[in-house]
Amino acid sequence: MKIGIDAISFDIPKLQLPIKDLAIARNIEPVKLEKGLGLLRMAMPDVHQDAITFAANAITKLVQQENLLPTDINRIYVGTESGMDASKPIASYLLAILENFFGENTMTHCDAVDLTFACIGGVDALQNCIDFVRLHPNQKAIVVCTDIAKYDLNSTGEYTQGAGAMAMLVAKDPKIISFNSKIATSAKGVFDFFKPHRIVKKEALGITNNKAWQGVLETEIEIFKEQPVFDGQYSNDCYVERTVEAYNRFKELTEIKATLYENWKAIIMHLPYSFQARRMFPEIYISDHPELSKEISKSDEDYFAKVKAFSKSDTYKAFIAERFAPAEKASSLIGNMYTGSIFMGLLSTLCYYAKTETDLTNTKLGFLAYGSGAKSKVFEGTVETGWKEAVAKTELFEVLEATTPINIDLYHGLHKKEISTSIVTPSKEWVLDSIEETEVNKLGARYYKYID
Ligand SMILES: CC(=O)SCCNC(=O)CCNC(=O)[C@H](O)C(C)(C)COP(=O)(O)OP(=O)(O)OC[C@H]1O[C@@H](n2cnc3c(N)ncnc32)[C@H](O)[C@@H]1OP(=O)(O)O
Repeated sequence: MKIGIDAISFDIPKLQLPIKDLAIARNIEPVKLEKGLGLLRMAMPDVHQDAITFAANAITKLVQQENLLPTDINRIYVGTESGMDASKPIASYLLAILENFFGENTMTHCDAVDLTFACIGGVDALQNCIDFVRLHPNQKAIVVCTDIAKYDLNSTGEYTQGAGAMAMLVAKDPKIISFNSKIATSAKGVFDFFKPHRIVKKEALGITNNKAWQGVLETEIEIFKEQPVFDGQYSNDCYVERTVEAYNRFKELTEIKATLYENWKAIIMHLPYSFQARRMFPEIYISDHPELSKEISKSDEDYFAKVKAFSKSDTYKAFIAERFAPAEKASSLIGNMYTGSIFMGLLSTLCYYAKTETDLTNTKLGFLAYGSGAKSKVFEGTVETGWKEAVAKTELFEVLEATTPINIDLYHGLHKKEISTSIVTPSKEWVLDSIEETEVNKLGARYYKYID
């Protein structure tokens, strides 16, 4: 029995900052970001948007697009690292969103939960849902990946920001792609990128005399910042270490002695920015070619210089154009979606081949997922017969072209949350309506509404 992704949808911000404008404002050569990292635009959430609205819009589009009934949805598993609450998962908000759509008490049968492991939480959710459908072939599950990738102003992460959500229907006999049960994992507890909770004094936040916080009795408050603590170059080292190990384990698992990736029409990796995969893959490429590994050996003193030189070779450039470029297209126009990035890479690849009239049916795609902290999972999928019609429904490249550019001042205002009116008037989408003010804490329940 085949199991996999039967339908897919996404939601991204309507606003974007041209990366050139950010580069100029930060005194960085635009060509470094455009040609070095592959960045062109950075998706920017509007005032009324958060990780829940992106998830709500992606799942609503999926339900409408596939004419799903409540009984078609037995699980909603969310991969996210942008949870709004340490107790109530985003999945719980989505149950309410779907009840609003289908009617009261229509979703009480549905299991729902969030999974968090930085950017790989969505792959963990997918793996769980595939196993669920394997056990219950007549049931379906929805995987949602939603995040806002926000970094501190002036940090090296700033130009890799982005946001958005993916929603995928997991079912038997899938139209888009099927997966077998072989998954290789490599995991190690490290601090390359994380979002610690902090205990801070009220005075330190400057809110002692702020009316809205009068009811907060404690002098110390636990907060967490949306922006991570991270070490960029170290996070790249962790990315390479984990993906190389998981890739080699996948080779052992599948007992493939030759070059594994040659079985894959495209390689879909986690893309925190467009060129991450092409920059991180050379070590795998070299280790997978015995003749190259003899020339470029890990024991060489100048190993990294040799790897870098190889990454600029014509052989490697041709390999990039064939296996990575289709997935990079959407990433360069959105930026990092954290958990959604790998699945946006999949959608970008499929939409690119649909546009170029290439038939991918029965071809294999390789997946190298990564989440900081750190974990990699490697697996492969087979493209199914209905893929072209299924991905055409998303109108990915048309949606990407219809975004609204903002200027650097507006970007600063949105980043610092100094703007209170939406830049683009919401239409046919879920928006954040209000945040309840409770007696003891300003931050109470969050309420959402659909704007028709
Ligand atoms: C969150 C995760 O997924 S963990 C894995 C990734 N980590 C992150 O995303 C954390 C947040 N991001 C960051 O910290 C940073 O943006 C990083 C680490 C991704 C990039 O760091 P930077 O110091 O800005 O860039 P770095 O020096 O590594 O690379 C710049 C690239 O531009 C190239 N470049 C620089 N100037 C130019 C130029 N004028 N013309 C063309 N290319 C240029 C460089 O050669 C280099 O590419 P190469 O290594 O392929 O040759």
